[in-house]
Amino acid sequence: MSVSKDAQQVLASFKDGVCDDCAHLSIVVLGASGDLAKKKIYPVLWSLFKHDLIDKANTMFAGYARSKLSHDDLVGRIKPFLKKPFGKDSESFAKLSDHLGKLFTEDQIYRIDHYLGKEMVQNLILLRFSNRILSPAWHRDHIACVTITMKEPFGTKGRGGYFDEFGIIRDVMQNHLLQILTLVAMEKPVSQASDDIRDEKVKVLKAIRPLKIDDVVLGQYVASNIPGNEESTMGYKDDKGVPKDSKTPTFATAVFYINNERWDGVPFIVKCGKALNEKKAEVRIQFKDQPADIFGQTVRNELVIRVQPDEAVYLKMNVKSPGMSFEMEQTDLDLSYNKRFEGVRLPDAYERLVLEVIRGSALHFVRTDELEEAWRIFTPLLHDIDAGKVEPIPYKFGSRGPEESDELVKKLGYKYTEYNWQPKN
Ligand SMILES: NC(=O)C1=CN([C@@H]2O[C@H](COP(=O)(O)OP(=O)(O)OC[C@H]3O[C@@H](n4cnc5c(N)ncnc54)[C@H](OP(=O)(O)O)[C@@H]3O)[C@@H](O)[C@H]2O)C=CC1
Ligand SMILES: O=C1O[C@H](COP(=O)(O)O)[C@@H](O)[C@H](O)[C@H]1O
Repeated sequence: MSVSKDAQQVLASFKDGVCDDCAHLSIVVLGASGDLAKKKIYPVLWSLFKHDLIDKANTMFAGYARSKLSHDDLVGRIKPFLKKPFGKDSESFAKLSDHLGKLFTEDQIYRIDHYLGKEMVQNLILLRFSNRILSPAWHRDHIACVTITMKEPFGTKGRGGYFDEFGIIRDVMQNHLLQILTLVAMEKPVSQASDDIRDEKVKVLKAIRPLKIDDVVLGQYVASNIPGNEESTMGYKDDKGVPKDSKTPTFATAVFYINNERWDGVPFIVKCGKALNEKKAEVRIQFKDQPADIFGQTVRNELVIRVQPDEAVYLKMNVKSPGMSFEMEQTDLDLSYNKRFEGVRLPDAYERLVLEVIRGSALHFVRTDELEEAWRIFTPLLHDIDAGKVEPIPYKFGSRGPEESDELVKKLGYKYTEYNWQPKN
């Protein structure tokens, strides 16, 4: 993994004494799975050493459980860089949080949600609050629904044992997707300061009531047979380590309502799943129907913020079909990053986050009260799921998930219009 020029500049500035505590920098990776630490975090740190950008002698990697450091050694010297899981529900989170609270102050702790390190997730704040054209439209008066989706085309890949304890909601919805939701929904912060922004995110969470079984569609993938995809011949329960009677969801669609003046009545639909038809993460803002439509075939505008793959912002629009006709056609204003910012390297999420810890910027890290609220919203539902009260609906490996999810989304008012357009090179 190479270090970006930006990163080198940031780090070079430390060497010039901009960062007072750089000489005593210690990053402790807590709770990260061996694999994640090895594949994502350590290579980033290692590349910084290799370029002589941080001092190995003063930087320490340790698993918290394995750490032999005394309290005094820990406090003041360390920026704990914590990876989820941050508990499994409100109660276990509170225990973990109390324990950490005895060792570190809030501003020392950097809780990673790696989605906050992604280009287009970081872009949400700028996009929303620096474009006058969006501000008035970003409101229940104009928006019919918001959809936040994360899909993966692979299953648990033999990690079923771990996954079965958590399920898709704890794996990605309670953290990554809820974080995106708060950024889409929050009010304009009074400044760019980390705590001003995080205060606004917490307010959004406080305005969401706990989820109930009726707010979700849960699914679990079963085997199919996609040519060339060996994993697709295995259903979730065929993964070793997954009990044969497991009811753990590998797919979930949930609807959230934010009880405030801006969003009252607007469904925020959050969908995620493993073993689906594609890899994709996106935010989709669907606007209301054009009032007093005179064309009869006007389709809804949709603003899509594509987080991955192929970062893009595009706005689905109606235009006159070019030529003599006066027919309407669906098209899009397309800001695809690989075209507009050709050749620009977008750093890996972990690379950004490691640098932000070094820089001491907490903006893209998760605060305790955000997590408290997130667990409050999910805990009753998760307890029902853990107690086996919800039977997940089977869906085929490689499909778009259970049909019941589309039915719920339709019922909530999302209007799907088929749209296919591929640029010609
Ligand atoms: N940079 C880019 O990516 C750009 C892409 N485009 C073009 O946009 C087109 C994609 O259109 P777009 O509207 O964004 O995405 P899709 O039409 O793929 O999906 C739109 C939404 O409808 C849902 N959906 C898909 N199929 C169905 C179905 N059968 N029934 C009910 N709901 C469904 C999707 O859910 P789910 O996500 O769960 O599948 C998603 O929420 C492509 O032709 C692409 O070339 C245009 C400009 C830029
Ligand atoms: O946190 C997690 O995220 C990954 C997906 O991350 P991405 O950056 O590749 O989108 C997911 O596969 C994993 O199950 C989950 O724990």
